Amino acid sequence: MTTPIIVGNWKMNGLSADSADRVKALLAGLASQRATGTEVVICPPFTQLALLAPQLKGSPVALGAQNCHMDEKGAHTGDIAPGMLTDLGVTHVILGHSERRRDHGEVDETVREKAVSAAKAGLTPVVCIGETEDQRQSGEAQDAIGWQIKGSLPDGFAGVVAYEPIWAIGTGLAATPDDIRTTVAFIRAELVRQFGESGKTLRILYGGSVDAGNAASILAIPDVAGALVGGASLKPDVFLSIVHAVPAR
Ligand SMILES: O=C(CO)COP(=O)(O)O
Repeated sequence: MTTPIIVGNWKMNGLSADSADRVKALLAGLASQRATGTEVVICPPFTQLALLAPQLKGSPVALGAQNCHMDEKGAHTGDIAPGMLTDLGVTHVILGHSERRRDHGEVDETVREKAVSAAKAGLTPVVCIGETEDQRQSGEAQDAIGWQIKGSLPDGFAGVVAYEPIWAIGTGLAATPDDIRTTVAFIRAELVRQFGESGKTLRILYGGSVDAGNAASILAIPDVAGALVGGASLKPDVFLSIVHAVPAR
């Protein structure tokens, strides 16, 4: 049985005042209308993790980070080690998001090393893959995704794979359910090719302009285990409606 998972990626949004209120509203909504069996994770910026950890402790919402370094400690100014995250009660970490690949030059090898270290520290890595608009237009989307899977996921990977077509991120233009179904089937086949039996059960999420209006049709796709939600995760009522759009399976 696959446990569905909805991950909210706050990106570079959240100050102490609004973050605590956002979490309060989320927890209140979940308490009154709990979606049974769905893992809910929020990934605020690093600066909010220590502040939100006590609020989330013992709640149905897990705490995730948006990145980590591959080393356990050392001379890496401005970076955060996986063990610093678990130290705060963080359980998940987004790795290889296209915005980090774009803004910080992260490549598949970097992502793979981070995934190894994160898992070693006890974190669940949520590794992002997805094609650019150009790759899509030139019919190279599957090739690009195939290379990312080979390059970004380490041997023995036991985390979550998030398919986020870059052209769908923050544009309000989610991929269609048909396109998602086709690409997720391709990702599944690649995972099985790479990992054998365990590739059959790795969870695959969709991300890219998921909102209250399209969540149900996306989450109804049989091999989509959940969603990685950006902008809509900043609005508790919308995020809750996405959590509640997870079908009972
Ligand atoms: O990048 C994303 C989540 O990681 C998706 O962002 P949006 O939901 O804002 O399109």
